[in-house]
Parts: sequence; C-alpha cells; structure tokens
Amino acid sequence: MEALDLMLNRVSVTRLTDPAPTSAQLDLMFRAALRAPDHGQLRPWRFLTIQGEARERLGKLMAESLRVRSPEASDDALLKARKMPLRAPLLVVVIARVQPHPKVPGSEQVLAVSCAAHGLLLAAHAQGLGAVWRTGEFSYDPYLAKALGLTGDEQILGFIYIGTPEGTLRTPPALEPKQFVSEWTGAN
Ligand SMILES: Cc1cc2nc3c(=O)[nH]c(=O)nc-3n(C[C@H](O)[C@H](O)[C@H](O)COP(=O)(O)O)c2cc1C
Repeated sequence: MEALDLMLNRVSVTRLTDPAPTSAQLDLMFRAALRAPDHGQLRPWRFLTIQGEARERLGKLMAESLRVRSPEASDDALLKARKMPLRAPLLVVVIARVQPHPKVPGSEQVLAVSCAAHGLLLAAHAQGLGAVWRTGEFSYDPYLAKALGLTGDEQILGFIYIGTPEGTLRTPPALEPKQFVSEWTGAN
C-alpha cells in the first residue's frame, strides 16, 4: 500500500472478528509504533498485548474495578464491563511512562506515546487489519491500572482493539484542510 493512500484512508474499525493478528503482523505494528517522534529518545512507552482467554480475565478486572468505583453499579453495567475486551481478538494497552527530564516535559512524552499509538493504527490498516483506539472510564481507573501492573509514573493512554474487519470499511470523512489551515505571514 502506498504510504499516502494509507494515511489518507485509514479508518477505525469497531466491528472486529477473528483471526487475531499474527505474531509477524504484530511485530511490524510495534516496529511502526517505535518509529514515533520522541523528544530526547526517552522511549516513554510500554505496551501490553491481551488476547485469547486473557481478555476474559481483563473483563473480570474491569467489572471488579467498576464495582470498586461505583458500588451501586447495576448487574447490566457489570456484565457490559466484563464483555468489553471481547469486542476484538486482541487488545494492545498503550502505556505512557513519564519520567522527569530537564528538557522534555511530561506532556511531550505523552504526545510521543500518542504518536506511537497512531503508528500502531496505521500499521494495522496497512496490513489489512482493523483497529480502533478506545479509552473510556477504564483508562483512568486506578484499580485497573494497578491490576495491570502499572506503576505510579505510568498511565494508560488507550486500549487499541485489533482484529479482522467485519464487513466493509467506512469511507473516511472528507475534511477540507482550508477549514483548519491558514498562512501566517507576520506582515502587519
Ligand atoms: C485518545 C483517544 C481516545 C478515544 N476513545 C474512544 C472511545 O473510548 N470510544 C470510541 O468510540 N472512540 C474513541 N476514540 C475515537 C476512535 O478511536 C476513532 O478515532 C473515531 O471513532 C473516529 O474514527 P476514525 O479514526 O475512523 O476517523 C478515541 C480516540 C482517541 C485519539
């Protein structure tokens, strides 16, 4: 696939099914992620892959974390939480590990990890896989972060759901650059 075709046409895919990416496909996705721009080459990222039965364990943890956060959560809400990770054959948890640095503020480190997540999405699309970046309440849940082994300087930037697209891909929305871009000349 041409690089520009990829960048112009990537869309998120929410309806995902088996098969999961192969380990060779995943390897390429992570290699693309690791090419993210990275001020100071701090490599401020870490990723967890979760597939197969581990998704059920993650769903159990999500339901537990919801119960801890909202003891009044309904059975329906708990069941929904439990099933969330089953929406794709494989999930990548994107984790930012912000470290103190004299020249690179934490916000820039988070931006670098966010670029890495975009690299994952692009490399998934380039290989005919489908992927979608989700956050939601569980990305910010300290109980879940701890259960997943995150330390105090780490944060979840998202769960990337990856699999085989079910059905045809959406047409990307046509946005006009001129709505967002203007030239600054410095004159006047
Ligand atoms: C940081 C971040 C968090 C997101 N979280 C969610 C989410 O929790 N649920 C969701 O449906 N979309 C979420 N999205 C948006 C989708 O990933 C996707 O970009 C959006 O649906 C537009 O689709 P497109 O990528 O095909 O343009 C998130 C995007 C970003 C960048």
